[in-house]
Amino acid sequence: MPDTEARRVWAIVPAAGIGSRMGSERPKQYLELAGRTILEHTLERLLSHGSIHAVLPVIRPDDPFWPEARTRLAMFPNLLPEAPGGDERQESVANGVEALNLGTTEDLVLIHDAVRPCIGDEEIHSVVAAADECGGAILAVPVADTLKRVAADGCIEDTVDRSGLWRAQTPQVFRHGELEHALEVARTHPEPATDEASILERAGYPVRVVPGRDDNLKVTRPEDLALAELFLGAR
Ligand SMILES: Nc1ccn([C@@H]2O[C@H](COP(=O)(O)OP(=O)(O)OP(=O)(O)O)[C@@H](O)[C@H]2O)c(=O)n1
Ligand SMILES: C[C@](O)(CO)[C@H](O)COP(=O)(O)O
Repeated sequence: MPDTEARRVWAIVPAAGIGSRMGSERPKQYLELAGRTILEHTLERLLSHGSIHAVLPVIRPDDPFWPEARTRLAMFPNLLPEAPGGDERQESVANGVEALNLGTTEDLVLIHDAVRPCIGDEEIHSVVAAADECGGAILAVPVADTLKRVAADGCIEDTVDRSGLWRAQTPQVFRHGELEHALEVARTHPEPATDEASILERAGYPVRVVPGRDDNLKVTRPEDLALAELFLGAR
């Protein structure tokens, strides 16, 4: 068990997506909810959390919206200079880890989607504590619906046994050295990963799930906006 007093937790926020499924006039992380952009809500929750030492956003190069958002977060001394996003999420996260330049510390790296603004303080505490204990941990929610595999024509091919299936969320938290090694291994993998846990899994590192909440939703499609605004107001 590492000395949790000595190790630090560094957050990386991948925010370099284009939001194609949202179909909005600007990338969805810059859509406003309750008077602020989704990205600002998310960054402020991490920047003001007692367990997190500093936060590094990963931003698309030449993103025209980021300078204004960064100005509005200028009161946070632990907001680090942004790293450049990549064409895939995995590349964006790898750029963030490289920009942290942590060397060979036992610190933890917490990765959280820019478009999950409703994350709660307690959930962050829980997933960090789990990563301290076993090296890697993610928030996840057990599947509650019946799952169908569906063909391209919309017809159901089969029903998937949902026992033991969980929906991964973020934050995802890992020991820096293990994450760095797993990302290196992942460079040679033909398919980009959709989350960091799968990169650690492929590299053989244990990752534990911590029960999360459905209101830690990822704002993906237009219908998610009203729900996210409701949840933001309720927390
Ligand atoms: N090349 C990419 C792709 C995604 N992301 C980030 O990863 C998070 C989750 O991705 P997703 O919800 O898929 O966002 P988008 O890729 O923007 O959405 P879409 O797939 O609909 O285009 C978001 O905060 C997004 O900004 C990123 O930093 N770099
Ligand atoms: C990381 C993630 O939020 C876990 O569910 C998800 O994999 C992100 O996927 P996306 O396609 O980048 O939204």
